Amino acid sequence: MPPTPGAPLFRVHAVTKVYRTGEVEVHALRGIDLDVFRGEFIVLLGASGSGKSTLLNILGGLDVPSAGEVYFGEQRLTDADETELTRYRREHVGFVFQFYNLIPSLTVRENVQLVTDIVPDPMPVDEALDLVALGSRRDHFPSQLSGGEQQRVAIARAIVKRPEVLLCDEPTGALDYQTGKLVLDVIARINQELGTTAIVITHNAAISGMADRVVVLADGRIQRVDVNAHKISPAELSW
Ligand SMILES: Nc1ncnc2c1ncn2[C@@H]1O[C@H](COP(=O)(O)OP(=O)(O)OP(=O)(O)O)[C@@H](O)[C@H]1O
Repeated sequence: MPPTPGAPLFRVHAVTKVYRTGEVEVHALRGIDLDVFRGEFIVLLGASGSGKSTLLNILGGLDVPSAGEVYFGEQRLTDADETELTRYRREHVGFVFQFYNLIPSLTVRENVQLVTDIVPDPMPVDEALDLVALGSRRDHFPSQLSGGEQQRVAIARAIVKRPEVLLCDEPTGALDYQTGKLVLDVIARINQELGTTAIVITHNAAISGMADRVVVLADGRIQRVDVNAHKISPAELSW
């Protein structure tokens, strides 16, 4: 889906983040300006330590900037207190991390169902599992699944709340080449079929081809933003 014109889903203005540990200051973000539009697929690229996770965590309400502003629609996240941020995360954001963090003693279905108990308008659990092509494994436990399948359960858990945005931090980092492609394909399909805005961190520049825009970070700044006139599907990517 091409970037939708209109009001951005996220507006990030002059965001900085300084981590202070004792005497040491780390400038993780040094002035980020970025609009993210509804339905966009954004890839965040950059060397280790360039600030990708810090930016993603700020967008997801897991962290707050040292200065600057972040709006989610009309909501000013930078003013939100912990209760409001918890609610924002719970209702609007789906997170996918490198490690799947599934609960080993619960089945696939139960792992996803946990979320549906605490959000206002979930989709049926089976619908979420069908979207990641795991309907037939719903009664299995995480230990009975491959890494890629476990990541697809984690994606089902992230999307079952019908989030406006899916934030993925190195979702294929622990997976082999073919499995990684399958997981990317699931994220691309959710972006296209549900219109969920997707922001995906990767070290792998080859993944860029599947994005609407590629935001390249270097040393806490946006070095450049590349727009893909023609996106390619994960199946066509090679690295
Ligand atoms: N909680 C923290 N306390 C102190 N410094 C931190 C903290 N979190 C991140 N940093 C520092 O901020 C900088 C940016 O980190 P960040 O994790 O955002 O980078 P990244 O681009 O996601 O890196 P990677 O690709 O290795 O995950 C790094 O120098 C990191 O060491």
